[in-house]
Amino acid sequence: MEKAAKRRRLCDGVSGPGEERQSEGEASEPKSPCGSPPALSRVMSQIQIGDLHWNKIKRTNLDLDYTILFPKSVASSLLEALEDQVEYFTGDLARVRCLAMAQLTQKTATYGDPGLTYKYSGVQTPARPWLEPLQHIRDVLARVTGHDYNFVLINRYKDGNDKMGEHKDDEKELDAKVPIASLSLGQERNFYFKHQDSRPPKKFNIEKVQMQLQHGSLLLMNPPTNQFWYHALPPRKASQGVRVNLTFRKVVARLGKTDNST
Ligand SMILES: O=C(O)CCC(=O)C(=O)O
Ligand SMILES: [Fe+2]
Repeated sequence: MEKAAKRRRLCDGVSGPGEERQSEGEASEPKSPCGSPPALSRVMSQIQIGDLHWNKIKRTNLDLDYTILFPKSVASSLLEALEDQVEYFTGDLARVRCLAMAQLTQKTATYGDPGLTYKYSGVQTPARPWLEPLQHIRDVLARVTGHDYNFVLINRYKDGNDKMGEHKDDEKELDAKVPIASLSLGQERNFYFKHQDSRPPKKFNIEKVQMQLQHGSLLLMNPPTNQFWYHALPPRKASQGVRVNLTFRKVVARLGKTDNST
């Protein structure tokens, strides 16, 4: 697609209910979201961590924190940069991943520190070297969470037909003490958590936790959430815009030393 047209579509696709909520209390919104954006590094270093409004969501063994991390213009600039720069898996690796997770329809990419690899839905995934926009986000997340993330999994949902099935991110390679930090850009989508005991064979009736993941939002999945609760992004045919989700993770195993038994 021609770049200007792509840019227009990306910016169009993120208006709606999220926009109103996002603009509340955000005085320092940089101008001209789709014109010539201010340098991302400068804008992102100006994000005031202390001004963020957090929603805490707690249930038995579920602990989430949700906020709008980036104002709309910054989130749109990030989405645009990532649409230009991220290289998604193609060929065999993409095919294996689809077979491994039948309910996975979106495109994926992984970036991180040199030599890192991560086994995700049965597939060993090598990390490409950090891209500049990803480094900026990683650095903001270090300020927000106090954790140094070394790996990011990127999922691109081209429209509301793309989805992700129920799963837990409880792989052995992950440092279980570090929350998974999930940044959403683009089309707002529904997301839910379901307790493992309320899946077949059902032991208990535990209510699902549902939320909307807005453009520029950050969701922290704190421990022990991923040991007990599945999460999923169901399809939404009416949601036609592109969505890019980045889950920042702390991987503890190095290339060649990962356990291949799972
Ligand atoms: O797209 C999302 O919001 C979820 C992605 C996710 O759960 C994952 O990458 O493990
Ligand atoms: Fe996940």
